[in-house]
This record gives sequence, C-alpha cells and structure tokens, in this order.
Amino acid sequence: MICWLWKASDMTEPLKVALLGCGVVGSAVARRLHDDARDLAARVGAPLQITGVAVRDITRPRPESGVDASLFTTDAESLVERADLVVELMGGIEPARSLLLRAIEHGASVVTANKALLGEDGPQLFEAADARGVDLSYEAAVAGAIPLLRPLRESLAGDSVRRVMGIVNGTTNFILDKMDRTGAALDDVLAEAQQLGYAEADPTADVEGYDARAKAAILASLAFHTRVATPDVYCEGIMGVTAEDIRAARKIGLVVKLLAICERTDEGVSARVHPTLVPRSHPLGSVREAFNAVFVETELAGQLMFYGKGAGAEPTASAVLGDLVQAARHRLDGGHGPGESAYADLPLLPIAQSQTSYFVRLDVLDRPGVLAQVANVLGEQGVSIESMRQGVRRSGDGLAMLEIVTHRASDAALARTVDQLRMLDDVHAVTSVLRVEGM
Ligand SMILES: NC(=O)C1=CN([C@@H]2O[C@H](COP(=O)(O)OP(=O)(O)OC[C@H]3O[C@@H](n4cnc5c(N)ncnc54)[C@H](O)[C@@H]3O)[C@@H](O)[C@H]2O)C=CC1
Ligand SMILES: N[C@@H](CC=O)C(=O)O
Ligand code: NA
Repeated sequence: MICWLWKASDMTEPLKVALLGCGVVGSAVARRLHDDARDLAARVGAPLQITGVAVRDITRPRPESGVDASLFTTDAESLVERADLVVELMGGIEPARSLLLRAIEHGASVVTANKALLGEDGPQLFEAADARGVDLSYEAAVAGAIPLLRPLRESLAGDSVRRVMGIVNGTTNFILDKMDRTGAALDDVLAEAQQLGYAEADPTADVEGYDARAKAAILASLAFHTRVATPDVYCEGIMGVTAEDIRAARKIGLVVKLLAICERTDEGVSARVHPTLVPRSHPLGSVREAFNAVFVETELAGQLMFYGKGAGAEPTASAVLGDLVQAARHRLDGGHGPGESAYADLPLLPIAQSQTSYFVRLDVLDRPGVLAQVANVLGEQGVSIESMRQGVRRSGDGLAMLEIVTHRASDAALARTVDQLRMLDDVHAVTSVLRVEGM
C-alpha cells in the first residue's frame, strides 16, 4: 500500500506560477505541472498553481499542455505582476527581458531557459534579482536536462575551475553525428533535427554556433567568476564542415564535434566555440545524436564529466521544473539561492592567444620538394608537426593531398602559417583548417 506523507492540511497557500510561452518546452512544463501536481506540491510544501500562460494566440488549442483554455492570455505584463514564480520559455531578447525584469521588480522569482538573453544581458537580470532578493535560475539554458550550472554554482563553489569543454548544442551534434555515420548532406539532417524539436526556431542559431556561443558565455562566467558575454566568445559554426573533412578525419581516427571550450590560464580566461576534431576514443568523440557532454577540470576535484540530453521538450522541462521547485522552496523559506558571482573579474583573452593542435589539409603539386617546403613554413612559424600524411587525389589533375596534424600552437602562429602556405607556388589550395583537442 502506498502511504502518502503529504496531506492537504499540511499545505500552505498555493504558489502562483506564470508561464511565458507555450511552445516545445513550455507545453511540456505545463503538462508536468498538471500531471505531477501532487508530487510537486509534496516536494515544495505548497501546490504550484498555474495562474496564466502567456501566448501569442489564445484561440489556438494546445491540448498537449493540459492547460485549461481560460488560462491562456496575451497580457503577459499583468500576468507577471501577479505571480510568485515566473517561468520564461518564449525565447529571444524582447519581450522576454522586459517581462523578466518586470516580474523581478514585482518580487517574483524567475526561471528561464533563455541562453540568448542571459548571454547578452545576464548581468542586468542578476543585478535586478540580487537587489530584489529573488532567485534567477537557468539550469535549462545550458546542456538542457544535464545538471551542470548548479554543480558549477554550488557544488564546486569551494574549488577552482580550470577548464570547461564540451558539446553543448544537440542539433549540431545530431547533424555531425549523422553526417559521420551516413555521409548524408547537412541540409537533410538539419530538417530532421528540426522535426525532432532539437533545433531553435531559427536553426541559424544552432548551425552558426550562436547557441553554443551564448552557452559558453554562461559557462565561462560561472566557472571563472568573471563576466563573459556572448560577444566575448570566439565563434565558428558548422556550415563550413564538409563531408570530405569528416571522411578525412575518420581515416586518422578523429571525429568532428562542435565544442565550447572555456579556459583559465595565468593570463586570464578565454571562451571559444568551433568545429573541433577529437579522437574517436575520447569520451566526447563517442557522444551520439543530440546528446550533450561536458568535461569540467578543477584544481581539487580533477576531471568531472556531465552527460545527457541537452535538448528536447521533456529533458528541458526536467531542468526547468528542478529550478522551479527549488525557487518555490526558497520562497516558502523566505530565502534565495546564490546570485551572480563575478568578483574575480579576470582579463578576457583574444582567440589569438589560444593554444591547440591543428589539422591542416592542402592540395599541393605532386612533385619532389613540396613536403620540405611545407615543413619549412611550419618550422619558421614555430609550429611543430605531430604527423604528416600524403594522399593521392583521384581526379588525375597532378595534385596530391597533404594532411598535417600539428602539436599545440597558438592561434596566431597557425594563422600566420596558413597565410604563408597559401603563398607557396606549389600549394594549390589550403582546403581545410580544423582545431584538434583531446589528443
Ligand atoms: N527546445 C529545446 O530543446 C530547448 C529550448 N531551450 C530554450 O527554451 C526556450 C523555449 O524554446 P522552445 O520551447 O523550443 O521554443 P518554441 O518556439 O517552441 O516556443 C516558444 C513559444 O513562445 C511563444 N512566444 C514567443 N514570443 C511570445 C510573446 N511575445 N508572447 C507570447 N508568447 C510568445 C511562441 O509563440 C512559441 O509558442 C528558448 O529560450 C530556448 O532557447 C533551452 C534548451 C532546450
Ligand atoms: N537548439 C538547442 C536546444 C537547446 O539548447 C540545441 O540543439 O542544443
Ligand atoms: Na542544464
């Protein structure tokens, strides 16, 4: 027999929850608030009552959300003024920012999954939440369901993070993984990712790396106690990754992943997002489909790995609801969680100072002395060669293909090297330059 410890008489007044947006994630959150109301109330100590859901069109039926049609409204402003807890799942910058600020001003704790907004305007929102003494929580904004931000904010608060490196965009991982396994074209795979609900409404944010860039800004800010905004993050998306790059990488045991890499060195902190080659044997190399995985390296804990679903309605709803329950508990206790921590204020380093290995592919004239010329250019720039391999092109055009993997070098040295290689008469084209990590 199931014995419920919770009784209606134990409960305080319901906490009023306003939901902003009822799309992929919003409707999954609403559905769980409805279906799991009893459990959630027992965990919080008070029922969570949806008092309204802001949508653009109240006439559209949304049976999947389980929300009573009378609760849909287009008047988001007055909805947030009456709420104890506001969950923003509209996405975009405006009106999400104004609505969250308005909610905070009226004393509500807020939960959001909106990395675009946090990456752009996190400090303004944090300052408002700190000043009002309310929670601003956003676990779903980075790596969806994976508990990652709370560990960085709370569990690792006594440690020093040196590096955060991972796959934080499910759509691009889905695309790159599918291209790797099937040789399919990027556009076909993207359409599938959109159908599965992984891609942003405008998938440019995924494929150009902007989504991962905003997440990298959030991660670097939390990890290094330093404000890092989206424009501070170097960003290259996956649109330039060709089937040929993927095939060439496969031949030498590497796989292409879009990585967000946040590092702390003696000089400062850096954050970058770019397609990266990693060994197939590396834990990030075996992350499939839309899964996310993030490595965190700290001084005391050493290496930690976080893995799970970074996108999709229900996984994202899990993180949103976790934040909501925590904010509701704080509300009942009269306290709030940690606010922004940016005390370290470390210098932000340009991409030119980043150190990594590189994979460079060239089409060269197939004649004696070419290898020596190429090796000479790398040597002059202080870029050391890890391996060099020559392949034959099938086209019979007198060209050979040269693939070089370097040891770690600065981005600036590599850029100079590529410029010099392009100037050699025997180099027909530099067809690919990709960074390599985890070797
Ligand atoms: N879909 C996913 O897997 C994940 C999404 N997120 C984030 O969650 C948020 C929501 O994403 P989705 O649910 O996927 O987007 P969506 O596009 O499915 O849903 C957003 C909803 O908000 C509504 N909306 C937009 N502006 C509005 C306004 N001014 N007033 C009323 N309603 C408005 C839209 O009509 C739409 O129904 C975004 O910030 C996104 O970045 C975060 C992690 C994963
Ligand atoms: N479009 C994003 C959704 C989650 O943030 C992704 O693909 O990871
Ligand atoms: Na998360």
